[in-house]
Amino acid sequence: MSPLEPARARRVAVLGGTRVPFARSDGPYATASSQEMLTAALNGLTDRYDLRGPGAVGEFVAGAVLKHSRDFNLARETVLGSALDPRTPAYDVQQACGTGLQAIVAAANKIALGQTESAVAGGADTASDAPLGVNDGLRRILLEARRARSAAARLKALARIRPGHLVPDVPRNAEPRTGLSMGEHAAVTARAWGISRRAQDELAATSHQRLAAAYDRGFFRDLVVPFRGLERDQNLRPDSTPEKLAALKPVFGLDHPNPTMTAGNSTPLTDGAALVLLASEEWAKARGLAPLAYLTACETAAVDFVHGDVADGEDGLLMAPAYAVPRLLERTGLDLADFDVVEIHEAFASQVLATLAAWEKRGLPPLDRARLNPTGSSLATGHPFAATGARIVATLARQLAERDAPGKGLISICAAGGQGVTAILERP
Ligand SMILES: CC(=O)SCCNC(=O)CCNC(=O)[C@H](O)C(C)(C)COP(=O)(O)OP(=O)(O)OC[C@H]1O[C@@H](n2cnc3c(N)ncnc32)[C@H](O)[C@@H]1OP(=O)(O)O
Repeated sequence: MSPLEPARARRVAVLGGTRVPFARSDGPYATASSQEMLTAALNGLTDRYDLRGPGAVGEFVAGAVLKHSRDFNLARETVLGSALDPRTPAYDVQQACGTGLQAIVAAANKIALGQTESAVAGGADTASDAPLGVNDGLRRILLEARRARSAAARLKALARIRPGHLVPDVPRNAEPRTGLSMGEHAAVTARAWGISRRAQDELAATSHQRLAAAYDRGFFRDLVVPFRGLERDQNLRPDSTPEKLAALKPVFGLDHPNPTMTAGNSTPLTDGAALVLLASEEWAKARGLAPLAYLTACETAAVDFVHGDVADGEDGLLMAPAYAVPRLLERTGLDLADFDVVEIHEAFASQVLATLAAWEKRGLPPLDRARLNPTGSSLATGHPFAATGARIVATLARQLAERDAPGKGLISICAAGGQGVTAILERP
């Protein structure tokens, strides 16, 4: 085939996944960097799937939302400190909370086009080890001092430093263009869609109960590698009930009557890392690895939450999947009812419920709740931003494989910046 001829897409197998247990920020992983957590996940995957040795993996694609300047190319630095062959090419991807899934899609597309045979993809994040920046005023003075051509000019620049310059630049969990936090944006959307407190608390309790049940039956045995003394997600509270959650005080949307969002029906700030192993069918067969599922389609969307009406539920910050999923279904000729499992990232319970309401408004059938996040999701596991995509892909692939029958799974992830990343996994 000439390089100018279009390549025929190959099927991309999801072979497995590994993550460290997720931890609440400023807890057990407070002194761990994203790179250390990503390395632990990568070494776990390398051991489990025997990925040592020259050229075992074609590419490593990963990312982090909160990144230190020393992690210029976090993925490559991680490879160099891991058990993987140091000659494995690696690069970073960043699409906020969609990072992990977008990294997986980028790697899968190369495999589909025959440009590589295998890849590891995912992400890591830590709010505990957040990259504090030098404040902008001080940064400008230091740059000027560095450029100075004489000692006198350097001293003159440095003499402008004032105590206020020592205040660090702390990354904010807020949209730069609106100044509102993710939670405040979600509270606006929750009001617009009339999402009740009770419905949010029920969804959150279900997430905890299902995650606990999945751990108890050994579902995560192959998916989680212990790290720093943790064997399960630290945020998990198996005894969560809507009644207990109803006692928590609201934390977002306090400027309106009857605020509904609490620490219990919102994800906590979380540290962790997750990865998946992807490959062509030929590569998997040659290594004797059975595909869990195939990544067969993906779709992204973005909403204009900046110029639109802030109180408009349609274009709320986290509502892009309400556009991406109908488009994905139209393009693939599938219906919501065709999916055995639907994995919606739970940034906030209200955002999941608003997404479901928006899908129905766009003519999709109501979702059978038994199929929604059957092994729990981010409200229970926690949400280390860039790690969530790989957690969900690995979890969904394992669920489809467990059924031991043909099946389909849908993934929907909302992201900061008004974006949504969605995908389909299938087991023929
Ligand atoms: C695209 C996206 O994904 S956007 C999403 C991005 N992520 C975010 O924006 C993170 C949002 N989360 C946050 O900012 C914070 O976690 C907050 C503001 C919600 C809560 O922060 P905190 O107040 O520090 O929460 P904290 O963990 O202390 O919990 C508050 C209380 O609720 C309790 N609680 C929390 N969850 C539960 C639960 N499931 N069951 C019972 N009690 C609970 C805690 O025990 C605590 O009780 P206490 O005050 O008696 O100790």
